[in-house]
Order: sequence, then structure tokens, then C-alpha cells
Amino acid sequence: MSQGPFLEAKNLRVGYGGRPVLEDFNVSLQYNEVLCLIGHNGAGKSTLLKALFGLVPLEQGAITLEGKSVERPDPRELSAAGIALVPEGRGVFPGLTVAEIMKLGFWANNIPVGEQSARLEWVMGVLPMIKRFYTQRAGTLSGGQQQMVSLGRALLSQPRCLLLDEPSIGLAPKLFQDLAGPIRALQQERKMSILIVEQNVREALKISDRVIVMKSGQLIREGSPEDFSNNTELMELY
Ligand SMILES: Nc1ncnc2c1ncn2[C@@H]1O[C@H](COP(=O)(O)OP(=O)(O)OP(=O)(O)O)[C@@H](O)[C@H]1O
Repeated sequence: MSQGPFLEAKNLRVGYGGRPVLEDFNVSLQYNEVLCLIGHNGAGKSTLLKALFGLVPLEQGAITLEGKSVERPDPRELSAAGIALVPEGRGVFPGLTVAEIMKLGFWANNIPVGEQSARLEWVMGVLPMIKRFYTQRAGTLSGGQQQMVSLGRALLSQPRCLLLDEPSIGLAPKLFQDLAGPIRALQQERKMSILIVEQNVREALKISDRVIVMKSGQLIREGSPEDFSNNTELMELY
């Protein structure tokens, strides 16, 4: 028997103030897959991630998680089911040290006190660079370091699925590679499912298994990273 998708959304309609952003939108994320979502500004990429995580309500459509219908997507339930969202922007509190941000992460993820240090050690094993600036305030860190903290905090729950919204924003390609390398290694080791929204298509394709393209709330293309490696073709999509 073939295994169905890890996460599937069908006929989604999602919008703000009665104005739809996604309409009749379908997407599926397989087990053990990095799916790269690209599209121009305002296409609705962040809205899709938010809808999948229950941050914006579905006006229509259905979400299925591991074959089970999720009636009303809710961040608490989805996070308990193993999904973590890393929203666009670094999402760190500039006045808090990395250590304090991680403490908040323990609390937000309901991690029992007895498990916290082992969990932190595990995250540090994935993103060892965090150790170097662990006692610094997040506001004093570079963009790449902040992004790493944001990802590290999301990893505290040892998610099975990551929804990553533009992790490369404001990062030089080399810094994005520092972040993307460990993400891909972890994904392969733990067979995670990752939906990554990226503008830095060239770098993102290197760590992706499949690519989808959105335009004005619609899915307009799907293919393998090789299908999109051609510059001219990418230019046509933007
Ligand atoms: N909270 C909100 N309230 C009202 N409109 C919103 C809200 N968030 C997004 N929008 C609108 O929804 C549309 C899709 O935005 P969204 O952020 O999902 O696009 P995106 O593809 O992620 O774009 P970007 O690459 O710029 O982040 C845009 O027209 C945006 O202005």
C-alpha cells in the first residue's frame, strides 16, 4: 500500500476581510520531502503557511494530516502533532538573550523541565553555531545568527514537519548555506517533511525535492528542481 501525503490541503479559500488570497488551492506535502514554494511578492505564500498552521481561518476547504481530517486547524494541536512554523522575519526578541529565548521556547512547547537540557543539547548539535552567541542579546546578532536562533527555537519541539517562511531574507548566499545545510542534513536524518518558501530560488533548489510555483493565489507550476534550474524559465515566472 502506498503511503499518502503527510499534509494535504484541498480547495482552500483563505483571505482577509472577505477578500480571498487563496482560492481553490490544493497542495500536498509528502513524508520525507522538501517542497520549495516560490512566487512573486503578494502571491499568497505566507498566507498558505499561516493557513496550514491554523493562524488564519479557512473560509473553505479541508486539511488532512497523516490521513486524518483537521476540522479547524489550530496552532496548538498542529504543534502537538509535530508541525512547527518559522514565520517570515526573524521573530526573535531583540532584548532577550538567546538563552532566554530558548527558555521561552521550552515553555511554549511544553517541554518538561527534566527534558530541557537534553533537548537544548540536541538543538545545539544540529546548529552548533548557536553556542557561540548563546549568552548574547538577540538584537546584537547578525541577521543570519538571528535566523538560526529562530530555527533553533522551532526545533526545540523536535518537529516532524517544518513550515519555513523565507529563511534567507536579508542573508548573503553563504549565510543561507550555513542555515540550509544543517536543515537538509536534519531532514534527511529524521525523514522530516519541509515546506520552504524562498525567494532565493537558486540556493533553495539545492536542498529541495520538489518545487511549486504560485501566482496570485493560484498554483501555476510544479516540477523537480532540475526543471527549474534554467534561468530563462525562472525569469518567465516572475
Ligand atoms: N494580515 C493581513 N491582512 C490583510 N491583508 C493581508 C494580510 N496579510 C497578507 N495580506 C495580503 O494578502 C496578499 C498575500 O500576502 P502574502 O504575505 O501571503 O504573500 P507572499 O506571497 O507571502 O508575499 P511576500 O513574498 O511579499 O511575503 C497580499 O495582497 C497581502 O497584502
